[in-house]
Amino acid sequence: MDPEMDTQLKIGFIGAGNMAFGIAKGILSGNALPVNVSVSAPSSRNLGRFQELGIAVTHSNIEVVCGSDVVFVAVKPHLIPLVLNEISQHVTDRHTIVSVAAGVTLATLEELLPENSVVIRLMPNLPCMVQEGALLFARGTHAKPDDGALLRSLLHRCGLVEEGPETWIDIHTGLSGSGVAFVYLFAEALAEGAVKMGMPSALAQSIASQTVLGAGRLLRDSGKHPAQLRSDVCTPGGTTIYGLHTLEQGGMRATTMSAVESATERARELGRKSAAGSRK
Ligand SMILES: NC(=O)C1=CN([C@@H]2O[C@H](COP(=O)(O)OP(=O)(O)OC[C@H]3O[C@@H](n4cnc5c(N)ncnc54)[C@H](O)[C@@H]3O)[C@@H](O)[C@H]2O)C=CC1
Ligand SMILES: O=C(O)[C@@H]1CCC=N1
Repeated sequence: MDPEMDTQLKIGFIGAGNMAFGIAKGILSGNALPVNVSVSAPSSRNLGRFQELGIAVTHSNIEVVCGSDVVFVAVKPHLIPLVLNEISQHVTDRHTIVSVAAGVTLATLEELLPENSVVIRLMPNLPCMVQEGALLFARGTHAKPDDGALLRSLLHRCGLVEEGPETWIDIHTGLSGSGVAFVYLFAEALAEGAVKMGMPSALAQSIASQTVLGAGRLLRDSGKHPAQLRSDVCTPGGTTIYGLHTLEQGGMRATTMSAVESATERARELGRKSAAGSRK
């Protein structure tokens, strides 16, 4: 892709779900590059919020591909073979195809697209919606460092954007794509603990959210290891060490590690399924 060829980079989204919306919002929020964005989905159900951002909407995936330089494919993993088969003949060397589908490998994506297609596999997470995402991408066989650099500059308002080898993408899916749901479960449990002890639910929930937010910001911004911060909270013989002991008795650390492992394994399994689907 050569952004110099046109002053406005054309960005398309296939699929109008939460991930497409979060990424589109990030791209449009104060990006230095002038961009023109369009989105397609079979029904009009989710298109209104895109229109509110000034994004052109259509029911035609092909229209999006033909009018875009960078195409984000943001449909569920099992629909990737169907969608790429549909658009394949319209993909040219002008395009960069960026898939956000969990598990679906670069090899499968490249197999479903014309030879030499520029393909990037990106794993975002839901907090892209508030520009606090954690995104990791891997470049396909024909995607050059410049293609990665352009993607980075497009996405920098979505949150932390890193590049790595493809083997890390499924791990990042477990750690962060799914990991946000693990954090929500913990936030919910924190609040329910407070409700059990007699606090009103709405207040408990709002304090739990702020606790997760504050703990996260301090962890990120201090650059300290979580164990160091945990120790900073613990007064010897105080309340926190009693609570931490209870969490350790419940196996929270091992359970969380196993959750990341299960989600990573599931991403790998989805990848094998979509590879089999692409060969049908
Ligand atoms: N939701 C999340 O937290 C994350 C999701 N992902 C990945 O993002 C992708 C999308 O996920 P969500 O946004 O959560 O899903 P979603 O269900 O919210 O959105 C999927 C969209 O695809 C559209 N769609 C269905 N069939 C289509 C077709 N044939 N052509 C064009 N559009 C079609 C639907 O109408 C919908 O707008 C998935 O592959 C998922 O693995 C990745 C990271 C995090
Ligand atoms: O649950 C899923 O499959 C997707 C990928 C990561 C987050 N949501």
